Order: sequence, then structure tokens, then C-alpha cells
Amino acid sequence: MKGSSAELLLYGATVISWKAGDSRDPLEPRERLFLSSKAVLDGSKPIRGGIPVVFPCFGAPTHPEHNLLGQHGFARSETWAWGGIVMDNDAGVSVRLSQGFSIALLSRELIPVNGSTALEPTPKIAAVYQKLFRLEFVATLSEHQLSTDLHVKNTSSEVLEFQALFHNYVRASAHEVLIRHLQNLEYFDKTDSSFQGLKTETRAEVDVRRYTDSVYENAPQKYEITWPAGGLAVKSTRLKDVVVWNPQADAGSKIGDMEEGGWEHFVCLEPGYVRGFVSTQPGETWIGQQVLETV
Ligand SMILES: O=P(O)(O)OC[C@H]1O[C@H](O)[C@H](O)[C@@H](O)[C@@H]1O
Repeated sequence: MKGSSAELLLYGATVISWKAGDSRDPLEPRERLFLSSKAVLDGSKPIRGGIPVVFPCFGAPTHPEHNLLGQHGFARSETWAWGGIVMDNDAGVSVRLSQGFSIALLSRELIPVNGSTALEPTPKIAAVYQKLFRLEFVATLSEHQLSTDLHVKNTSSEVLEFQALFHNYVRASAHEVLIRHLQNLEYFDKTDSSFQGLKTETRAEVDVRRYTDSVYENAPQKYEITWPAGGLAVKSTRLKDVVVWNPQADAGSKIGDMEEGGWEHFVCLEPGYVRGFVSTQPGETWIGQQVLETV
């Protein structure tokens, strides 16, 4: 894999590092994700950086079944179970995590990405969320790509409704970054509390030089992030929406685990299904995928 690597925590199934080369410098793997130097890695709170997994609600809960949940749900703050290596060959290496049981003491377990992980209701989850489900998270690393897949199986006898999102923190120069393929989309502007409707994106290239928190609906699931020193392509499957977030100093300085000036070093372009809910029938498995690729 010419030196590409990734690190995945069982806590939250959170990828915290992805190093890969690109077309300018194929033999020089570089870190592609931002991780705050103040991120708390002892399992007491979600990780500030990398790729936290958002499930079953995005932001504050809006579904009656999610009323007792915190912002972005519980998947990012539970310990997942190691599920083994799915694939390991010249093309890439793939691992699975699942959530199966509750562990009170969480440590910074670093796992070389060559295996997989899952999550099922635990007493702690059941106290705030009565639905039955099984989650699996599969990370796949190849030379220039990192894919993350969330499998949601409805293990109950009733309909299961949820939201899901990959909250990536792409390492990039926030003052220079431009995002393509959002033009003409409708979006909900979370920074503008005076306007509750949808706005229409007029820009061919979206920047994040100002505090940005935009939820684009029914997006093309293929985006490009570019800045003078690099670029990344982001693709998704079954994640029809995409969130662009950079808090800048306005909101970033109020985030306890954000390093000073950290907002200058990332942009979040988060594929998700977050406007409305995915609806699954008993026994059905839904799979949402994000693919990040260096260019
Ligand atoms: O601070 P967190 O709970 O990790 O959320 C961080 C951010 O996540 C998403 O990008 C939301 O759109 C933002 O509104 C939120 O501030």
C-alpha cells in the first residue's frame, strides 16, 4: 500500500489518523485528518477530530424515539467490539467493528487497520434508546483511499428510523479551501437562527472563511475539496445529504476540546442522511458509505 496507514479506535469506531500519498507526492504518505491536540482520548467524551460516527440522530434529537439522546447520538461514545479482518490483499485491507457489550473503562486502544467492528444495545444504551439494532463499521484502506461503511441492521419486529453521518475532519488550510459540486443545492443554514427555511447555494466553489454550518439536502454524493497544497475527493453512497462545518474563531473558541486556532486546519464535509430519516423494515440491513481519496 506504499506506506498508507490508518488508526481506528474501538471507542466510537473513530478513525483518528489516515496517512496517504497523493499525485504530487505518491511516495510521501501525509496525515489527511485533523485531530485536535486537546482531543480527549480516555473514552470519557467523543473524539474532537478524525471521523466520529453519528447515529441514530444528527445534532439535537428531532425524532420522538431519540428524545433522551444527546447531540449526534451514542455511536461515537460507545466502545465497539472488534469484528476481525474482512479482506487483506494487494488491493487493500479492510476491518470490521461491531457494538456488542458495554465496557466502563475505555482506553486509547490503537488498532492497526487490518481487521473490522460492531455495536448492539447495551444496558447503558437501552436506558435512553429502546430500539433494537445491530451496527457494524467497516474501514477499508487502499493506496489512496479510505472507505468507511456503516451497516445498520434492524433486529426488531418493527420499523427502525434513524439518521447517520460520517463526521470527517479533513486536514486542510481552512482559509484557502474550496468545495465543489454544491451549487444550486438547497441547504439549511445552522448559523442563521433568524431564518428557518432553506437557502439556495449560488456559489460554484464554497469556502469556509466565515463560520459555516450548512446542511445541504439531496446532494450529488461526489465532492471535491481543493486548496493550493492539496485536494481530496469525497464520495458517498446512500448518504443523500452533506454538511459543511467550520466553526472559525466565533464558535471554535467556545469548544473546550478544540485546540487554539484548530479551526484553521480542517474542514468538515460530512456525508450523511440527516434531513428526514432512513426507514428500515424488520430484518433489513441498510449500508451507508463514505470514500475519501487523495488527488
Ligand atoms: O461539538 P460536536 O457535538 O462534535 O458537533 C460539532 C458539529 O457537528 C456538525 O458539523 C454540526 O452541523 C455542527 O452544528 C456541530 O457544531
